[in-house]
Amino acid sequence: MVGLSWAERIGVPESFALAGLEMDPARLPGGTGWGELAGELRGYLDALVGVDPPADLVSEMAEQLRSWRERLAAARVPERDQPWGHRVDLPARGQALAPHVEMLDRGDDWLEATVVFGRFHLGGHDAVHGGAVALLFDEVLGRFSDTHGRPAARTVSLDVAFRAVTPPERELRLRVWFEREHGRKRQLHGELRDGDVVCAEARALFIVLRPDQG
Ligand SMILES: CCCCCCCCCC(=O)SCCNC(=O)CCNC(=O)[C@H](O)C(C)(C)COP(=O)(O)OP(=O)(O)OC[C@H]1O[C@@H](n2cnc3c(N)ncnc32)[C@H](O)[C@@H]1OP(=O)(O)O
Repeated sequence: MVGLSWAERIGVPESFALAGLEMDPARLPGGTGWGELAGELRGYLDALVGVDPPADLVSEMAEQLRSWRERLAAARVPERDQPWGHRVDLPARGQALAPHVEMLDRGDDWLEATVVFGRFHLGGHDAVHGGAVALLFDEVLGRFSDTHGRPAARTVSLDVAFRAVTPPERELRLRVWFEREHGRKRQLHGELRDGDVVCAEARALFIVLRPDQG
């Protein structure tokens, strides 16, 4: 991994790096505390899903969340200026929507990572929600599609086959790879495993954006 730029290390194209602000988090949207905040939000959602709290605690939480929502309204910015999803220096781009992914290794056209779905991503009966699995593939395949100097593309098709139950709160293995690139089209595949068990496979088609679509 030595020798890769920070954006390459975390699997995003340089073009998505916030121009001129690269490695100084204090100058990035959200500042130095954003990663901790996103992590706490992720942890909060996982904790909330797993409790049956007493009525007074529920009321207190609702009141505090309402208060935060009202305070945040005054700080609203256009999408391009928000740290959420744009902090490519942080795990999961500084957002809590997609599960936490840690890259293990990569080549020019393949990548291996670990992923842990939280309890927040549970669909039911101890299985991760199928939409959350599709979200994982779209996030990782989509970001990897744009690496190694490739121009930005968008998902036009994502087929996911659910082969076995995907368990939450376990370290799973993810492998993604390019299958084909031709013209504006990129076909990528992904496979999610729990040990030797294939939980899900994905095949996705990305279309490179024309300059007027960026
Ligand atoms: C900071 C880091 C950020 C990381 C982001 C994480 C990744 C997230 C990725 C996403 O989720 S992107 C959001 C979900 N996707 C969309 O919203 C895409 C919506 N669709 C579009 O915006 C347009 O379809 C698009 C701009 C991508 C392409 O429109 P065009 O009008 O330029 O393309 P066109 O329709 O001419 O299709 C180009 C080729 O693709 C083919 N094609 C298009 N859609 C297809 C499809 N669904 N299946 C198969 N082929 C398809 C089409 O037939 C054609 O083939 P040929 O060149 O051979 O004629």
